[in-house]
Amino acid sequence: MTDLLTTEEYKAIAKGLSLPTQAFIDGAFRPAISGATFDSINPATGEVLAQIAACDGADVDFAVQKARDAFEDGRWSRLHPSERKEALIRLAKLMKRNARELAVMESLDSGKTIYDCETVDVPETIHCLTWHAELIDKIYDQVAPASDDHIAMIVREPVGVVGLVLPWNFPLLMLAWKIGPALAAGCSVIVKPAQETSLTALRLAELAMEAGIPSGVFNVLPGGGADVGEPLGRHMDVDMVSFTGSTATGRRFLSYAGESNLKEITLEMGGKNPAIVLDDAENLDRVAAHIVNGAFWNMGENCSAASRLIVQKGVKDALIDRIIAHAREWPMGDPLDPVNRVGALVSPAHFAKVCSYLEDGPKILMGGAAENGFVEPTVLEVDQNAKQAREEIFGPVLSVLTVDSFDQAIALANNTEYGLAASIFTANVKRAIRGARAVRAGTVTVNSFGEGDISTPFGGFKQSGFGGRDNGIHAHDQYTQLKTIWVDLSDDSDEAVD
Ligand SMILES: NC(=O)C1=CN([C@@H]2O[C@H](COP(=O)(O)OP(=O)(O)OC[C@H]3O[C@@H](n4cnc5c(N)ncnc54)[C@H](OP(=O)(O)O)[C@@H]3O)[C@@H](O)[C@H]2O)C=CC1
Ligand SMILES: CCCCCC/C=C/C(=O)O
Repeated sequence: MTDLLTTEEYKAIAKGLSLPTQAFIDGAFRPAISGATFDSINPATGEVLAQIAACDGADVDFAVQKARDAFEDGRWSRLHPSERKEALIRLAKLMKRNARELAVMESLDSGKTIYDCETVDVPETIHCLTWHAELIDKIYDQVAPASDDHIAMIVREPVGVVGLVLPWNFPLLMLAWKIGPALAAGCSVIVKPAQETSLTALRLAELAMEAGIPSGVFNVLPGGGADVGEPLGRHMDVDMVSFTGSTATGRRFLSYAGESNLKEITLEMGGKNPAIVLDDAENLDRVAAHIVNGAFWNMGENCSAASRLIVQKGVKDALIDRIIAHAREWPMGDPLDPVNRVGALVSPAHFAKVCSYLEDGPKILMGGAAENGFVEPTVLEVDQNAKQAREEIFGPVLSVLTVDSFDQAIALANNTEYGLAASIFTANVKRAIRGARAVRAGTVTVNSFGEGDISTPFGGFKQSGFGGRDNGIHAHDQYTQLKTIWVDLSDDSDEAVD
């Protein structure tokens, strides 16, 4: 466990930070070709932190050309996997050495609490990079069954030049989920961070250079979605895009690919994740603690947040009492104060979006206060047709729906366009397994919420996901393609002559 500092000590670190402001292309920081910049703002204070290069299509063309050169000459893609492993492990070690600075930068840029940045975002990013690095020289190619006259090898090759389009909710961690397997596989990457949170990706690219990852292999282009994301999605020389963000933007990437070079697309998108609590659930206090953590951790700015509580009516009142008691233990305020568990939402626009779900008369069971970018953990009682029960709010808001039976709970859980995560709390093993199978979601947890690990695939069913999985050995499938190589072994003297 990291030793946390005092607020004053974090503020002193924040004051001394040297923030990256330029794009990172071909091993060097550069201004945008147009010279344009945008303001990077601390959402907790409104302070302008830095003016960052606002890249556009010209920068994308330049970066793709450099990434292509790097890929084709093999300076990274054709290294022995163990050499890529060593470089990625050096990067993870450099991150560890700079962990505190990265945690403070992440907190300032995103509004996330320093507690989470220190204990989850930074250490999990380091762990993720190390895990994929350690994996890469342990993956074997295959030989297919064939006659004695042939050998058929099935080999994995890196996909090539890859665009990684990132969200703002876990800037470092989502970067690691993608660069870990992509760089380990030998791809060259062009990272497009969300405009709200570009700082740590730029700093990581600098550390990657220091770790010996060759120029042109790890590029970062800050800028807007329409200016950088779309040109990447439409580029004829980008082989693949891996995207995390909203379903609406994910859908656009499928169009970009269809209208350009049919590049591969993987999409990790939104969720409206149900936590089902049945009448026979044991230890309601523990259940409540899981649900509070699932709903309010990271201010609910989490695609796998427990945003819908589907509770059987026999335990509803007792559970809600306990949820409210646990949620009161989540202090909200200055993200750089290590006692706080709830920080600021990422931007004024997102704050306004979350606040819009607190209006229009939902029954507020707890919370509901919202001011200057901060929204209190809130519990709403809603009808299944209410927008709070159907739409992804992406804030610290839990919508409660009451049901009479197991079957009704499962039907309601599946009554959504999303299918990312779900949980079911019950003491009955048969109902737990039947429920886990019946819910259409990429991850289902039983008697807990949000169990996840770098070793297990993460991704969604339905409109939550498309084309691949992050995490686990399965993530490498995204960034490699299979090639079959047939070799004729027949002895010339035996060859049939037609
Ligand atoms: N699954 C998840 O983890 C996430 C889900 N969301 C959901 O999406 C909602 C909206 O958040 P938002 O930030 O707008 O999410 P987006 O999906 O719009 O943003 C994700 C990434 O896509 C980029 N992007 C945006 N528009 C385009 C475009 N037209 N073409 C190419 N790339 C584009 C963004 O760039 P930029 O923002 O810099 O313009 C960002 O880098 C949230 O309220 C939440 O419900 C949001 C983030 C993460
Ligand atoms: C330490 C595990 C953090 C998991 C967060 C997953 C969120 C993904 C997303 O919002 O896209």
